[in-house]
Amino acid sequence: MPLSDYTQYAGSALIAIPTLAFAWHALVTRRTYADEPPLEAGWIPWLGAGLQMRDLEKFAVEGYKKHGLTFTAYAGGRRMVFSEDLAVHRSVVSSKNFGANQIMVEIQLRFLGADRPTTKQEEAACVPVLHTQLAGRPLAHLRTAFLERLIEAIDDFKNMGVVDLIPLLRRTIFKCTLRAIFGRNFPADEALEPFYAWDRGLQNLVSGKKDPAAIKGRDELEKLVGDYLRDHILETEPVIQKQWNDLERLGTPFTLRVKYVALGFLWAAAANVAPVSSWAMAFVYNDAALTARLRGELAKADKTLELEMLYEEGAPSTQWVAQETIRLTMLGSIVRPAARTTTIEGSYGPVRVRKGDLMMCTSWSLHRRYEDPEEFIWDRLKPVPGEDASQQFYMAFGGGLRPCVGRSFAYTEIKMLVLAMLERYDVEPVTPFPRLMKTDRIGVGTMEPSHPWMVKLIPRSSA
Ligand code: HEM
Repeated sequence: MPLSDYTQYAGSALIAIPTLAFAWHALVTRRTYADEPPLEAGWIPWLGAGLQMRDLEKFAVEGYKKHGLTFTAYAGGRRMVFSEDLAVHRSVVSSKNFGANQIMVEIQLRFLGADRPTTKQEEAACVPVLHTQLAGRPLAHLRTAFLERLIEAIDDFKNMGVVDLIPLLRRTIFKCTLRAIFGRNFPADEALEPFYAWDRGLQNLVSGKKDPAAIKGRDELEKLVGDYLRDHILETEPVIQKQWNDLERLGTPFTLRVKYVALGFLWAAAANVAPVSSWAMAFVYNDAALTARLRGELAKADKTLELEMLYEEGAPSTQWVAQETIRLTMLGSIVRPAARTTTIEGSYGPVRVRKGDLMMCTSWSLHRRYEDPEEFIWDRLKPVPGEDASQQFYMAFGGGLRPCVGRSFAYTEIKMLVLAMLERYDVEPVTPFPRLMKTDRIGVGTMEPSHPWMVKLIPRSSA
């Protein structure tokens, strides 16, 4: 065939391929059904809205403004359904058509670095144990152990003088939480830096990107936790011991036991509650009227209560402070793939979702549907008698089939920190109160302070 014919064919192909790609894109990926959420498909075939999604927060916020509470985005061959509708979030976490287990498998493989996901038997030895032993109520001994360690730790603040309050409390809660769960001798000081390095890389690891610093942190932490558990398993919470022993009986190798039982729980237990409680404390100290109110409630509380019950129930307003802090500072999302094409109930009627769609339930933006969302209003979530609106956009702990098992322990920890500190210290601010800054990991984690909040810690004479 003469060369000119080849050039002619190549020229036609150059025109035909993009034309077909655009036709396919227009007919298949951009096609929607009446009850499906509006589609943001972009104009570039396959890539779709991928480029806009590099700034996920901006993309989601603009998408909600343009399309309403729920919309679909097409990017890189995948459809994602973004929603800030509480009704959709509830339906997704409660329906077996959305794979919570599939997400856990991704987390085990990529974030925990396991070389295989748990088998069905291993899953049965772990998840129901967590849910029956920890969900819905803080175990009395866990609460006692935590408070004991907390009081020891904050007693050490007496001679510190001027401190950067938020990170100081964050480290304190991290250590006390882990020493309550894994035992008094857990090397929490050494765990801190590797944990932060690993946690900072969460999003990279889960999305399959390279993050050598996060992997190094995780490896160090895994070694530390593994070495500790070899000799101290009997000092850990019964929920850890039971899973550990059951997996050992099933023949699960040591390294996988460390990952499935200890590392996953360690992250879930410490990653959110430590920063959230330190923000709660900072908000309270920054508001003289609120500080006085909580101290007043404690002063009127029943003095015959044991200390942990006093902190749990003695100042009821701390519950709303805790919830409002979580609403304002948490940046998490619930992510679930749809296992089949299904229709769920949204606030404004049925929402049809296709098999394979990735549900992106953006809790961080749902929590911003209140008025003045960036303000800390301590009693915003306190139910008003006769109205049912206060909690209408609040869903911080997931729900349905696999909710957070540490929910009530998390509230307990926040209350204990706030009240134990209020009883023992006043603060004198040295620098202005920081603004809350979203991190570049939106979808996971918590807000960061814009600058250190330096305060002088002044021990109270009554403590
Ligand atoms: C402010 C603090 C906390 C927040 C906002 C939070 C939030 C959540 C959310 C949203 C989930 C569900 C994730 C999903 O469905 O994809 C979850 C799961 C979980 N949380 Fe929490 N959590 C907190 C504290 C804790 C604490 C203190 C513990 C342990 C003592 C804990 C242990 C867990 C565990 C083990 C799971 C996984 C449950 C399962 O596998 O079924 N969390 N958490």
